[in-house]
Amino acid sequence: MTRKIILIGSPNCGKSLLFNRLTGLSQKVANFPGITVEVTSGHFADLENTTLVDYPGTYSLQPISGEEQVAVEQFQQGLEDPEVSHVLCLIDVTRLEKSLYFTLQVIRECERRGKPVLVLANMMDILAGHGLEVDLEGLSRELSAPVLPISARTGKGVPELLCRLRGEDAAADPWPHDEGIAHTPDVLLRGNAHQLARKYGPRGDLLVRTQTRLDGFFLHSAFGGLAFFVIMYLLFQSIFTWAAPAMDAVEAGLGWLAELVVPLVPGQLGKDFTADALFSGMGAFLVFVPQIFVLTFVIGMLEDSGYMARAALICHKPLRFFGLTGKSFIPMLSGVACAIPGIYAARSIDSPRKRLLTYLAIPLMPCSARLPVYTLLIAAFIPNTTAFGGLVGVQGAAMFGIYFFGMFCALLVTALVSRSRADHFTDLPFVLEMPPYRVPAWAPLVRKAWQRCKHFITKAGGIILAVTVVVWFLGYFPNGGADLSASWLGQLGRFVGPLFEPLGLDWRYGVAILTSFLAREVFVGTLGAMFGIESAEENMVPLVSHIQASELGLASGLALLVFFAIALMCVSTMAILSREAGSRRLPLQMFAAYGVAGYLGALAIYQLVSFLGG
Ligand SMILES: Nc1nc2c(ncn2[C@@H]2O[C@H](COP(=O)(O)OP(=O)(O)OP(=O)(O)O)[C@@H](O)[C@H]2O)c(=O)[nH]1
Ligand SMILES: [Mg+2]
Repeated sequence: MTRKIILIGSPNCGKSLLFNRLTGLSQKVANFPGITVEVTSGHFADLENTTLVDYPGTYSLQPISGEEQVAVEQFQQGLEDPEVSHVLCLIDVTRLEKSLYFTLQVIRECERRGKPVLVLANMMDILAGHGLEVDLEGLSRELSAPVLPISARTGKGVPELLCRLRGEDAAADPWPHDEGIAHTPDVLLRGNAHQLARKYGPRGDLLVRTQTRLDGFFLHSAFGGLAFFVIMYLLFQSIFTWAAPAMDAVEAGLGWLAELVVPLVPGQLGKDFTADALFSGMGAFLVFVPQIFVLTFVIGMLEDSGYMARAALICHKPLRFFGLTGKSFIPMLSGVACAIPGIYAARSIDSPRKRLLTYLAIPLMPCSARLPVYTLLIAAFIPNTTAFGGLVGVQGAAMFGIYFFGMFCALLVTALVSRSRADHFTDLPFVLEMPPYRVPAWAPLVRKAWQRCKHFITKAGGIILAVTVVVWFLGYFPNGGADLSASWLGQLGRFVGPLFEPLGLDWRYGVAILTSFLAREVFVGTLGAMFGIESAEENMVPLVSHIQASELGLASGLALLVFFAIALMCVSTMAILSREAGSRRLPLQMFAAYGVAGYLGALAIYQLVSFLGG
């Protein structure tokens, strides 16, 4: 028979990290409350026929928000489920009082339903690091529940937990009971939590003092704002500086592999296909994987350190001006990695109006699918020079500029839309719990970044492969790759060409833009395949030099950048948006509006730069 174990606890106490450790899955973990938004199940890696169920964190069993309400109802239903054998209640020992109130409520509910509770005192590694202690035995006595010390981060205490769940721990007492708690009202439980935390919690205010000192700096009216800009600037600069050597290595590796593989392929057609469609098309896209890695890693680092929530706080006031809230910051910045997790993260915004405005903003945030396109265009059109002794790269600054432009457009849209309604400033109050500052855990960050890359390669890779093969096929026939403009692709290009001529772009770019409506990265793959066919004998040369050789002007390059910054070109984002917002019309309206705005914006910049002589 299968059995289920419930994992519950207040927000940000480490449930999902423990869940991942016990099941081997990879739920999102980050250092701010409200990350898990759906109940998730997974099989225990080391316990047979046992499922672990991870719940979204709630502050109490008396829900205050709609989301908490759903989580609490699901927990109550879980307690009714006969397959549920145990409830694991996780507490954060560094914030004992807050965790204990919730724990007492959970123990009360479990006592009423006859389910055994095991309290897990998490984050013991942090206490140990500061030389602090909690009296877990005393706590266990008072709670009438076993309390096990663990660290979801280091894995300490996990073997003992598994022993206990297997029923192998002979020394352990039978599950204790305290029937009295079943009738205790919440007010008394709150008082108890306070007393227990004082009596058994860690002595000294070391933890609080460090946190306050750090907040004194990061939330300071002047230094805090400055630090915010420096951190954000470094984030974008790092995408260029740190990823560059790895990108060169990928490019060199692919070139080497192509030279090795292509001669082995039989027949001229096979050789051309491998070199042009596979290596030029797919290779043009794979080169950008290191940047996705760096971006995800740096954002993960900011999330895990606790800085992200401070950034949300700093941004609350400015964001209010644009009709948003500080809570929109995290979904929007997640949107810099990918719009989809950003849209999910927007669930934590209580106000439906602000949530809708955040949905409007997220697809304009410069997501990592735009990164390959931006990198390619910037490398092709912006000189690779540096200033201040190599500290500031012009290309890095251009990347910062185009990222900033996307964010600016996002805010412009929300400002305009929010002002079109009379109740602009009236809404639910802004409440955000500040998570503690912590040193990030490097290994999970690397794993997360790697998973993002893998997801990126597999999700986009399939589409890109299909599109590049089709593009190659259309470009190669009927004349065997002799003349691209006379091919079927060339004929198709003449249809779409007139649409892109006002931007100074020839039909090849028109075709690449059309294919990129499936997913933006396809743009790079399509161009790679097309230039591959065009110069079959030397197609291993990076795409950038082909673009430079095609004599496209700076004005067209900038027009392309602007178009990609604004247009909504991602089928998956539209699907998720429709589901989360509960509206089919919204993504279609956004698609049309951002598509037209992108085109007009591109046209305007093309005219302007051409006029200025670019
Ligand atoms: N040092 C340390 N950090 C931990 C430990 N457990 C969790 N964390 C960190 O605490 C933060 C929150 O972890 P999550 O697993 O996302 O917390 P959660 O309870 O699932 O949070 P919600 O889903 O928002 O309710 C992350 O930054 C983790 O790396 C631990 O034992 N030690
Ligand atoms: Mg979680």
